[in-house]
Amino acid sequence: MSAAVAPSAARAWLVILLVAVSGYGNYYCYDAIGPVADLLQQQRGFSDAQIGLLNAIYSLPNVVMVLVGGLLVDRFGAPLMTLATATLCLVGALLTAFSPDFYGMAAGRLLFGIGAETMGIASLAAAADYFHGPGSRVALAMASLLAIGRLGSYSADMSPTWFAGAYAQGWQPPLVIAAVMAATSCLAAALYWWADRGPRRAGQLPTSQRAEAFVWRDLLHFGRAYWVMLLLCVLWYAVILAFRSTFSIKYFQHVHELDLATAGEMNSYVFLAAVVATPAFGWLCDRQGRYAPFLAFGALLLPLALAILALTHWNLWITTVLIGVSYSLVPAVMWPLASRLVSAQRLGTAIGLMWVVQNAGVGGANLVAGWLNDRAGASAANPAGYDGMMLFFGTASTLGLACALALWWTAGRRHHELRAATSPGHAAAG
Ligand SMILES: C[C@H](NC(=O)[C@@H](N)CCCCN)C(=O)O
Repeated sequence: MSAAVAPSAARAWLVILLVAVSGYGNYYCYDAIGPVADLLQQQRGFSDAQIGLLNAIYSLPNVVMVLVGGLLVDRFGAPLMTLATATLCLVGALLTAFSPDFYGMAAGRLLFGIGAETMGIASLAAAADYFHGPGSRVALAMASLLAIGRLGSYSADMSPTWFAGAYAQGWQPPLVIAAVMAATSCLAAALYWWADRGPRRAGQLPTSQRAEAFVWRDLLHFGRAYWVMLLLCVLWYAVILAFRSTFSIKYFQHVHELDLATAGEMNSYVFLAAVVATPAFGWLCDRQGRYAPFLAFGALLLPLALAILALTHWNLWITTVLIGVSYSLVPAVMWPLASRLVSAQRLGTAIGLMWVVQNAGVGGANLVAGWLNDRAGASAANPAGYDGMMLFFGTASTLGLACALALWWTAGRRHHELRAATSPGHAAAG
């Protein structure tokens, strides 16, 4: 990192605000399928496997594309890549909303996914550009981005309540609203690109040439802690995204007998909690200089919540709070930790690689869960048909917890993290 004079705090936070608004539209569109899942089944005859595929197809091409995206972010810089990918997301969202058949919708989700994932990497790289060095507020900056992203997810879940008129007209108007959100995201990305030009030209930010000397062998130097975190990333996100963003609303409707608006609201509180709690946890991590114990605690709450959901009839608020804390804590710790485990020049690639495997996991989890539900005939008339899906999610999240504990034990003890704080970029290398 060769930046001479850091950009002003006002400029840095303006950039975070613009990138966050751009992320809001991205997350809204991602979560726009869950609330229309039941309508797509009723009005268009889609199966659970097809619903799962609409989110899986977001993930599966990214098993390759997001690594390319990470390299492109390192090569061309976060602002240009944010703008380019936001435009691709808009095209994908329009195709999803206006396609006459399943294949067109799936193509739209595919384009949207290719854009959205690389845009996510560019957002984290933007925060790392403007907040770096010992004592920086990188965790708070990244957590603030995530918080506004969660607000987008929350809005999508609340959309059946907020836009009841649109939902009353069927599956399409809600997806048109999602496309409008994608257009807003594009506008914010253009403003970010513009706001970044001054500091970048003045040499206050890392330059895009920094990644030119990339060699694949470098991946081997990421260190054991990075690889364990990668495993945790795939397992934890596979469960949280396939469950919360695809099947949970339907699950609440069919197993817990909630109507669509109430089920969407119940799901949305997880995201709402994350809006406030993610920056709070980010701030706490910056302050304490501790990461791994928080990560392990967050990872524990997910299998616990799934077990309570599947095995008891306890109030849904309990599991909503548990998943809400997990959903706030794990990302608030994981991404700043990633930016400390690898050098700044490799951050796009390091996150890209994590998201390659994560996307394989999320795509696979969506397909497996949809298949398990279809096979068992899961429906409102047969709520027990969801048992296989819950067992699958419970097992994967427990394995995620094991990874978090391994990370804590091998590289996340107090003396490791104190050492990491004084040599960022080389933390816990083994
Ligand atoms: C920052 C992190 N994002 C991811 O892990 C993405 N690969 C997948 C996001 C899917 C929803 N847009 C996060 O959101 O915690």
